[in-house]
Amino acid sequence: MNSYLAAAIQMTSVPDLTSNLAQAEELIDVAVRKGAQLVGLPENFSFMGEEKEKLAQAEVIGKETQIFLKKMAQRYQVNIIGGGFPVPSDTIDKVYNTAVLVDSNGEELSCYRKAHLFDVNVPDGNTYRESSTVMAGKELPNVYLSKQLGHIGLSVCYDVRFPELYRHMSQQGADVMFVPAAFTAFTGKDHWQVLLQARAIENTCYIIAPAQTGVHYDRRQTHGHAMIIDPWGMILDDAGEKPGVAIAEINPARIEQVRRQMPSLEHRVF
Ligand SMILES: O=C(O)CNC(=O)[C@H](CS)NC(=O)CCC(=O)C(=O)O
Repeated sequence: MNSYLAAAIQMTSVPDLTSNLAQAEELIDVAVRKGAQLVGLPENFSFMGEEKEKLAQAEVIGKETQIFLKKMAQRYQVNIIGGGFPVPSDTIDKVYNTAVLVDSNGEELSCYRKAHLFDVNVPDGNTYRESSTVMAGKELPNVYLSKQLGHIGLSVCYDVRFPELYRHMSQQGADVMFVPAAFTAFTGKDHWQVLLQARAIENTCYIIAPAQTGVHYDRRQTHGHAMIIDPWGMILDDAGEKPGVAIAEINPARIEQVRRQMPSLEHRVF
């Protein structure tokens, strides 16, 4: 594993595939110009809208998003993690909320289906029933071993509240874990950063968290603060509240140093 720059993209996606893909390409371009070799896009980067509208367009969104990710990876010669985005399942009227990792040849290296679905009545009055249109993935995420980038694990948004998923990835050797998200503004202000730092600290690994930000449609507002956190829990970069890019160095020497200073992974009892 080499030292390299990674980017967490922050977007305000809307219910319009074409304009979202254009916004995503602009930000990939920015990240690559800054030197990023691994770029993460947030949950719902290609479409953020009513569940029913997403479902109606799922086939097109799923297909076009996968084509887009491969094309961008090749065009910008960069590794990209994109998602979640809807991919039709065998069950009628249900999709998988899917995240994929593609390399600079446009090859899909790894794929994960969001396992924990956001069925929550948020105290701000918004009701979320992700399971009404999404099938929960039933498999733990695989960790992909890249000689250049290290062991990379994928998760999606609400998954971040379930530490057992990240412990599993840690046991598979994960050095870098992705949490692409569309966190609500209401929960995000109190929970987002704390949860991400906890996952980084307890697994002594990097966390890369691309995010949605701003107002998308109706009353849906997201928290922003795409960030990259190091294995000690330090925030290396934070994209704030506007669309943009958080960028930071992923350094294997830092992982080794922190694991030497705080060998908690070796002290697990259960
Ligand atoms: O809002 C939208 O339209 C899009 N959002 C999403 O697709 C997903 C599933 S509904 N959001 C989350 O998982 C939020 C989690 C979260 O905010 C928390 O855990 O607090």
